[in-house]
Amino acid sequence: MDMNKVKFDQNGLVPAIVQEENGQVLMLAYMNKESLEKTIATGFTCFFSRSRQSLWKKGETSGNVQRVKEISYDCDGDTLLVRVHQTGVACHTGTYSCFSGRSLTDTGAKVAVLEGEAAADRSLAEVLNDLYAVIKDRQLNPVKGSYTNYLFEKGQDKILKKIGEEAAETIIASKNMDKEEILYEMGDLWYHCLVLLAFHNISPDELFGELLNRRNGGKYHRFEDKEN
Ligand SMILES: N=c1c2ncn([C@@H]3O[C@H](COP(=O)(O)OP(=O)(O)OP(=O)(O)O)[C@@H](O)[C@H]3O)c2ncn1[C@@H]1O[C@H](COP(=O)(O)O)[C@@H](O)[C@H]1O
Repeated sequence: MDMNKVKFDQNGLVPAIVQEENGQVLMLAYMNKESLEKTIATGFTCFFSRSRQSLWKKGETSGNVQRVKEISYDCDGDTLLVRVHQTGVACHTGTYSCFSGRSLTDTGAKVAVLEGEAAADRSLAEVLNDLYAVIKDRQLNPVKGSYTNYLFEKGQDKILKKIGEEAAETIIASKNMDKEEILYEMGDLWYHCLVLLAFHNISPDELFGELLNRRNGGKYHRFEDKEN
């Protein structure tokens, strides 16, 4: 990375947006030249704390380190995007992302959306990763009255039972030729499958990797092999 491309402000700082590999934005912090150099040299994020006026290696005391995958600068060089793999949680309050559960627009002040626009604007991976992040957040920071927490408390057998039930309900919906019912029951099924992935600490990215690998000629039990 060419350091000359980065424009530090009058205080010698540049804002750094930290993003998990799956696309979720985790936090915003500031770097000076020294912390950026440290980040590049060690492969773990290091920031400059404006309140303490000192370098701050993320996760030094909590263990919630961020393994750096890529650092980019924006079109005018005054903002960094740091793509990482987060261990544990990113926020000091204990939430996975500093933006988790802090939606301004979930609480009455709805942003105008045209029908279907919200879904069309987001890829399948984004939607699944976002829901998975909520599920992991519940696992790490239990919330009273949360159904996800109810499932984790009951344990694996309950999660598996629900997957069986939701699969059966999807089958019935399909036999009924009822599109609305199919969408509803399959929504329940996919949600419970994500809870099962979280139970095993497997990320959706690993599942996508498995499917992608098969598309690219990787190993799986092929239909044509069974036929011959
Ligand atoms: N997508 C879902 C979702 N889909 C289905 N469900 C729950 O899954 C259950 C489906 O089971 P059933 O239809 O059989 O209903 P039930 O009879 O109440 O279930 P049981 O009594 O048999 O356990 C219901 O309790 C639903 O509320 C879900 N619960 C949560 N989510 C997502 O998870 C997020 C976090 O939810 P909480 O953990 O509850 O805060 C939510 O914002 C949603 O985005």
